[in-house]
Amino acid sequence: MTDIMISVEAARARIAAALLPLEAEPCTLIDAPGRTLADPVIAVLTQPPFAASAMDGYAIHSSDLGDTPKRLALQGESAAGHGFDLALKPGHAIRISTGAPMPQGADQVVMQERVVRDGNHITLDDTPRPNSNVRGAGIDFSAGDILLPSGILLSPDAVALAAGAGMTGLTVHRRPRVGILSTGDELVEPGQTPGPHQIINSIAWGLDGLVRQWGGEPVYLGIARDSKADVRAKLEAARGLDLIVTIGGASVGDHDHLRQVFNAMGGQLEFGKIAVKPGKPSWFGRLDETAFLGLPGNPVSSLVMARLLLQPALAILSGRPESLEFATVMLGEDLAANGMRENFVRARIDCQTGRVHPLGNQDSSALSALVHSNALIRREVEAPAARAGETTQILPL
Ligand SMILES: Nc1nc2c(c(=O)[nH]1)N[C@H]1C(S)=C(S)[C@@H](COP(=O)(O)OP(=O)(O)OC[C@H]3O[C@@H](n4cnc5c(N)ncnc54)[C@H](O)[C@@H]3O)O[C@H]1N2
Ligand code: MOO
Repeated sequence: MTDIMISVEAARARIAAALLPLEAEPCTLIDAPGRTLADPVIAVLTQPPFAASAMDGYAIHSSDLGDTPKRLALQGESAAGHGFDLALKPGHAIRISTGAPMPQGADQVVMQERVVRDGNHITLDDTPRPNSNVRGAGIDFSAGDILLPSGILLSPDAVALAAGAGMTGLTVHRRPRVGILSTGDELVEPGQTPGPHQIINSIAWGLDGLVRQWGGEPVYLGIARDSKADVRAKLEAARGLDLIVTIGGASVGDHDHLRQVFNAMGGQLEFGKIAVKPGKPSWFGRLDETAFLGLPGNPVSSLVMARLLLQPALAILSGRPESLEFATVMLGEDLAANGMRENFVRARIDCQTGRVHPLGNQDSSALSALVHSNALIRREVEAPAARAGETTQILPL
């Protein structure tokens, strides 16, 4: 195993095989968006609970309408939150507001814009359309319906649905606690002045945001300097996390100590390299209970590989199926044949034409180009040259 270069697909499969969903725990509605549901949501209530008006207007019986304008007497009002207790009388109308219960005996609501009102009478010119502007009871859902299956990422809309169905809290998977460790003597933190040969540790901040976006809880572990002792101290201090993501120190340089320390501490490597561009020196393994994902130091390599490996890993730990949603779009430009590594080309989809254009700057250190891109074009190993107008797979960003 280990230092043989494997495909992205095989890497994803090995990560999937090594991880299990974290345990379930209760959570309040306010904490629910972005969590993954562990138990399905079953409606306690029916929505709407009663037949209700969809418009502000007048509740009538459709048989009171015909070919000529009709004049009806006002019998009362059904306001939202109150309703009207009596049954509608023939030749009458009941003033009604949007969301108010339909009075007994009424089967249609006429919008107030189609009505002329004089005192306690209305004149209306509309055709009989039973159920027009009426929302039937339970048209959204009924008590007992399974509204949300387990394993879904809770969007704010889904939480609103659960709240409307009578839930006050939900059962979700625990958020994965994800350590983020930067490595390298060349790094200083934002706010510090870089020395003559130093740069700012930028990647950790991007990964922090991505971990949050994908439902994890980032734990920043700082910068390990280029010494085995410091790398070891940082890793020892981070025991007990669900996953540690390391940045840099993964390649073949004289100061890349991470993998050696990981091995010395008893880490089990699952794979050590991927046939991918950017991101070749990405690696994955396990040290006791903690999974390790090593991302390369080049910022674009790191943040692209986070999409391809960290996102699926967090999905599994959070209790969701591992999936990446590739789409198919038309190329806006010719592409050269691809080489031995699967290539994820930074690109922009033109919203006017719907076509995707590779960006000029494909350097794996160029964060500005990554930020300008809104998609990665996926080029398979040895893919032949492609012409503008042909379709290609993309991963939207
Ligand atoms: N002889 C070879 N050299 C390299 C190979 C190779 O196969 N043979 N692979 C190259 C590839 S591909 C990549 S990608 C890089 C990645 O190497 P590392 O993961 O070991 O990363 P470092 O050497 O530590 O750093 C690379 C680069 O990234 C900058 N960096 C590191 N950490 C951060 C951070 N937190 N924020 C911003 N920038 C960071 C670092 O200063 C370097 O410039 O290796 C190639 N070399
Ligand atoms: O694979 Mo490296 O990430 O090309 O720069």
